[in-house]
Amino acid sequence: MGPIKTVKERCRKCYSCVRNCPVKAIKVNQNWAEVIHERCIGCGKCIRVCSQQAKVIADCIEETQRLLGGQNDVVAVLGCSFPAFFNDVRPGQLVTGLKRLGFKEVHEGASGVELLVDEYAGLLNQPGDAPRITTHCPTIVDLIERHYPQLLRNLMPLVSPMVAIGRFIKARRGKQTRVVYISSCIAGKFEIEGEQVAGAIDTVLTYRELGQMLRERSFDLARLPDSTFDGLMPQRGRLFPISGGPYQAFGVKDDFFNPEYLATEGEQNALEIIKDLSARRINPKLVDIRFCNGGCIGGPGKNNRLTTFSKRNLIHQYFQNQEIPYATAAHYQQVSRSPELRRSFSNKHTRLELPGGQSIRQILQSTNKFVEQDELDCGACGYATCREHAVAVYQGLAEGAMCLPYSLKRLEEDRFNLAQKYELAQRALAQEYGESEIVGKDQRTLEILSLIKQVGPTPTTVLIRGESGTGKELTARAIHQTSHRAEKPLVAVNCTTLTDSLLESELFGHKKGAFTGAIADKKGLFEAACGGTIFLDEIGDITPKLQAELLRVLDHGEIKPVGGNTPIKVDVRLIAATNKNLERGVAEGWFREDLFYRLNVFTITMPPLRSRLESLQELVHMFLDRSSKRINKTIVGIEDRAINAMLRYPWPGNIRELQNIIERASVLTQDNIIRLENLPVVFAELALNDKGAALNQSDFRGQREKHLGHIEKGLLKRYLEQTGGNVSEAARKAQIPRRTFYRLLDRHGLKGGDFKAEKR
Ligand SMILES: Nc1ncnc2c1ncn2[C@@H]1O[C@H](COP(=O)(O)OP(=O)(O)OP(=O)(O)O)[C@@H](O)[C@H]1O
Repeated sequence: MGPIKTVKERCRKCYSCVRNCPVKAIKVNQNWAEVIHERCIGCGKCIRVCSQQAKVIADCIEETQRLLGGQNDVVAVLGCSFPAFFNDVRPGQLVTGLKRLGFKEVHEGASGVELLVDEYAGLLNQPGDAPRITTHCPTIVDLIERHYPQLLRNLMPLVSPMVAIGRFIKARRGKQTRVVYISSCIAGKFEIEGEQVAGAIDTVLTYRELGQMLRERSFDLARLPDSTFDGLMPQRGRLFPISGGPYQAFGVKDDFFNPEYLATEGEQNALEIIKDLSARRINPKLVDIRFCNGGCIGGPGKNNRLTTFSKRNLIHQYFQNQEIPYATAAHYQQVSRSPELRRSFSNKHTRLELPGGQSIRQILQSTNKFVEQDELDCGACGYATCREHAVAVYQGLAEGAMCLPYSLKRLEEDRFNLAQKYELAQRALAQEYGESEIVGKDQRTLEILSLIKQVGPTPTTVLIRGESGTGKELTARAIHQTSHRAEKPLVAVNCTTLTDSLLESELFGHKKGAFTGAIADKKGLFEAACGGTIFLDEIGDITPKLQAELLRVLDHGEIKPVGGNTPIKVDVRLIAATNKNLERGVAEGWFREDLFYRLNVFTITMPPLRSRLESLQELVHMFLDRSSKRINKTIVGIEDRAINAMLRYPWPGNIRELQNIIERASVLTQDNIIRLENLPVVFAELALNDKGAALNQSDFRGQREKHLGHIEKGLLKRYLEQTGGNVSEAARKAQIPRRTFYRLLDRHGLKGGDFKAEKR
């Protein structure tokens, strides 16, 4: 695990980190951009450029506190750049703060620099023609180990000052001593994990983390007295963090005009010089490279209040300060062998497979780039060119969707498709309900129209009851249209089409994290219908939990999203419908009595079609008109024989069944007239029984009563015979609800089991 982590929830996929990472160590997957540890050099640039603070440094405060609470002494080492960051307190006050946190001793990292002076001199005096590269900047070491392994032989085989002082302290105090290094460098967190230097430093804190620890303990450093440093007092090592400082500290005589000794800092300079060295364009004797601007005073684990130049000034002032309190502990004053300061470096380069021309072409084409002019090289994806992006896609580091022009085009297309689908859905809805006012001149229909007119403009909750297909939803829409809410949405929900939990979240919305998959807050349909009407069809089928929630809406006008605690006020009129016997539900306990009474304020009962056959002809003609439009065929009329047969049919599926039969017949007719033969076969049977007698209005009721039961029973038997007694299948074939089918079987004393052997 690397020192830079991604807070996934914060990443907004702006690709700023991809764009800015100097070694392309960021991988974008579907939801966030993550750091690839094996490629990362710990420069911290992604942290700096992330506006969402989604990239963070691994927090070592907890580990430090664990060490401080343990059995062993813990020693703090302040990185050489500390005077530039704790400039508003005296060094002795900072030492006191650290000791109050529990550190046994406090050292200056600059003394670690001085431990290396002889080693540098020794190496530089050795003959050799390859340029030597200093190895105190862990980012540079990582850069070479991971990305420029051809320069491994140029790295000076020495540990960094941080490792040197860690080893020195442990050599003098014993291995059990714990050492915490505190600096502006986050790459140090990486460095101490390396096999070659393991154990020298136990954890690395940034100045920012130290500041946080001091704040948590409410230590005001400026009010603390001074304490003394405990380690060896450094001299020129204190100049190490600034530009040119290492040469000063190591006693290397550099000269601005001497091309043999180069020193440089900052990302761009560092990368340029590394490239020059790799290509052997330059051949100096010694190169000091540090990745951060201005050297170690530019590290990412710092605050940004001061400029590089003012920090540089602070380092100089500190170097000249004669009053830094020191009381070097006795165990550091004895002369003894210095710790091992040599190390080697290894090749950590991971070669990513390069795609062939064909693969690159395919990837480019998958993001709409077919000819060279399509490659805009706009850089919005984070890669300088479209080809570089394609290579990254091939290597699994990037996604095609990162291409901005491509994604915009796709969004535009999706938007267009959705708009088209929306229009089609609107048209379908208009065909189903929009154009259709309630048709029928029979007494029952007229009564319903009058009820709609009365209740429409009021805020009253309405319960619409009736068999399936009798026009309950149509009535609900008519109520909404005659209400003051007509300009606001009418949201229709069929309570049986969703699972209980889904229905709850659909109706009331949910909070992020309420259940698996709830990745964001979602508003429910009650909120979507705000100011308008919600029509809950099949309300007799909802669970007791939902019944309780509905009661809250009716009683208090508020909803509670799933996973939320705060109720939300909603202004919605409720219209509910059911074909269930809710009174029986109350008696049997599956429907709440209180909800029943709250719903049953104003009830409209839709009559079945068989009890308003006077309006059948009118309905038939309305549906013929509608079918003509829908299937784009001119239907000019319908045979009397067909109408007569329809008048003898019991219409278990009511007006919806009539609508479907007319549409089917309109499709089947060859000569634009609906004939008896275009209707389902049962109508032909009914016509046979009719003996051709023309019906007149006066004997209509008598004839119907006489034949109805007989025909209904015959029909039920027929469906049961066809399905071998399978009631569900028979109901499906008859296109009527299973419950209605059972009721009809009961009425005629029929049972599915009696027809078991007769399936054809
Ligand atoms: N009186 C009517 N005039 C014109 N069309 C009607 C009438 N009654 C019903 N319809 C049409 O019949 C079809 C079914 O009506 P609707 O969906 O309103 O019935 P429903 O009782 O809500 O059915 P379900 O209980 O199965 O949901 C719709 O296309 C509707 O437009």
